[in-house]
Amino acid sequence: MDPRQRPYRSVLYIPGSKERALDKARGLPVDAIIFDLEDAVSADEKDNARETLKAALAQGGYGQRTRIVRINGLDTDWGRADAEAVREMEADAVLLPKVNGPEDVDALAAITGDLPIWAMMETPRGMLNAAAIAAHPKMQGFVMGTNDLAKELQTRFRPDRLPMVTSLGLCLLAAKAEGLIIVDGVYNAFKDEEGLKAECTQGRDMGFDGKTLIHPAQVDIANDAFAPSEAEIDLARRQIEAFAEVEASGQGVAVVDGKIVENLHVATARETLAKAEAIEALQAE
Ligand SMILES: CC(C)(COP(=O)(O)OP(=O)(O)OC[C@H]1O[C@@H](n2cnc3c(N)ncnc32)[C@H](O)[C@@H]1OP(=O)(O)O)[C@@H](O)C(=O)NCCC(=O)NCCSC(=O)C[C@H](O)C(=O)O
Ligand SMILES: [Mg+2]
Repeated sequence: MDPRQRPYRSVLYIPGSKERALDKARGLPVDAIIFDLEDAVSADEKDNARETLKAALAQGGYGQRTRIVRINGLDTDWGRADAEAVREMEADAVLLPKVNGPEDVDALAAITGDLPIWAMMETPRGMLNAAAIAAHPKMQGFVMGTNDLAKELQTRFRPDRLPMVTSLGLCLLAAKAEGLIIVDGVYNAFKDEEGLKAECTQGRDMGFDGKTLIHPAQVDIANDAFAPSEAEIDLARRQIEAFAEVEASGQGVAVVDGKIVENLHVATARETLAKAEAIEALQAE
């Protein structure tokens, strides 16, 4: 399946150092995994984590889940060794933290070659350069790093995420302009189901493809929130049908449930059905 057409409803971080979690993920219904060598791994564990992760990926068992390895920044003691190791790993993409501009992506691409690159969008400079980062030829996806961003912006966490909205919007605009995948930041309170549901709904409404997660208990909530609902699928089918009927009689506007349906709504309806089918195909594997 074309990577950009795959579902990314649930994108789970797994510390590259934790063998038990690396194993558990083989049975979790996540769409993608971020195997982390950065913040979830302590300085003492960095070198071991690289080896542990390399062995886990070589062993396999992750099925159709997209395998993304988050390395340490190239300005750290471990970044270069991580990037060189990823080149040899069974990974689908490499994720670079704290990307400030396209030159950071160039530096990584010089090491990782053809491997698709994802960017952690989590610095004020990265926000200002989002369009140039998204336009990099190796760039495949954006991951919002809302913890680092909150730290840098000195914002407070609020349920409505108002202080974060400008940054989320800038990255969404940049990602959509270049046809990239874009997933929302993590919800830290991993036992708060209602809070996670609300934030997933907000992320879905804004146009994110999915949410990054830190604990298996968050997976079902994200999968549900970012999949088209039964009502959306039903509406999409009826919109396509109604528009086909009016089009056959030479008109350009149909009405469904009291609302107009034009060509552009039909395009969205088709996307909804395609997403539902992609999810079904993934679950059948
Ligand atoms: C948050 C945790 C430290 C909690 O761990 P723990 O206390 O072990 O949880 P549980 O006992 O409830 O775990 C139950 C079982 O689930 C497995 N588990 C736990 N977490 C994961 C996971 N992420 N992936 C796969 N499996 C997981 C446990 O091993 C237990 O399994 P079993 O014993 O077989 O039943 C922990 O969840 C954790 O470390 N989470 C990941 C944290 C992380 O990755 N942080 C970095 C990413 S967030 C970030 O950096 C964002 C960004 O950069 C930003 O700036 O915003
Ligand atoms: Mg971060």
